[in-house]
Amino acid sequence: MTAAAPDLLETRDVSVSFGGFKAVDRVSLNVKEGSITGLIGPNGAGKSTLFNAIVGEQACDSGSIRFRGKEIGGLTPDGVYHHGLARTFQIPKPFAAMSVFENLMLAAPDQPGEHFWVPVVARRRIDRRESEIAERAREVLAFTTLESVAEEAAGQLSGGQQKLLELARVLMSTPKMIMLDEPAAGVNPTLTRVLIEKIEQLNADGCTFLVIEHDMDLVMRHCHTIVAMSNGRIIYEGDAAGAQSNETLLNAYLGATVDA
Ligand SMILES: Nc1ncnc2c1ncn2[C@@H]1O[C@H](COP(=O)(O)OP(=O)(O)OP(=O)(O)O)[C@@H](O)[C@H]1O
Repeated sequence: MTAAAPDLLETRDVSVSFGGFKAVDRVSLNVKEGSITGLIGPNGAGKSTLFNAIVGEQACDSGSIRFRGKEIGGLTPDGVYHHGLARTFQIPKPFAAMSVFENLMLAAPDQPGEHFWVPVVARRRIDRRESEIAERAREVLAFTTLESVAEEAAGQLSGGQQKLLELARVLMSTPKMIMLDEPAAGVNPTLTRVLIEKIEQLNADGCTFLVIEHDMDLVMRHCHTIVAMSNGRIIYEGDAAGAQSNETLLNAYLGATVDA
């Protein structure tokens, strides 16, 4: 990432409340194209709520959200996904009874036959699209090291493999930016290393990341920019060195319980 990289994602004064409680309070966040940006902060800071607001899963009270220069605030999660912005969940949500391979097939955009008006004569086009999706699924399985469990039920995978499957599912759509919600939580060190290696490979190929993570070692070593939230607000934005000596940030953590 170059210092002069443009902003890929920009939020301006985004607020989200639950009843009278402001979980996200006028947050203006910039994510540079090509960066791995870490979003940190104590439990309850508002990180996941901000994620949900960005991807259209949570309505905002006010504010604007721009992705690649276009307003995406108010779009449905599907609409946001189609713009090239994908997210994974803190707790993986695969179709547990389906195989890993089937989960990937289902995650592909432009599913053949999903439009009721496709005529029978279009069968060959549908078959072609299905083989393209299957080929992409095999590539993604190889990339995410999940080939050996392709036929296993997704619900039978270990926690770490399920996190890799989350990443694999979003890769079926070749997104421009991926938002990861606690990718390393509950993952053993070996699979965490695999996950980081994959994130860095994708980043080197041009994919931008915004990552919520409580593992400070991971954040400090692998994120180019760090944004910290506390009580719904951004309290720090800068590099790792600055974050480690920032008093407001240290106090926010001292006053809260952290999973790390
Ligand atoms: N659906 C909801 N209804 C009511 N309150 C909510 C809801 N979702 C989140 N909150 C509250 O909003 C605040 C921010 O929660 P959020 O999950 O965004 O924090 P977080 O920074 O992601 O925390 P963690 O690191 O523990 O995941 C918390 O006080 C939480 O209890």
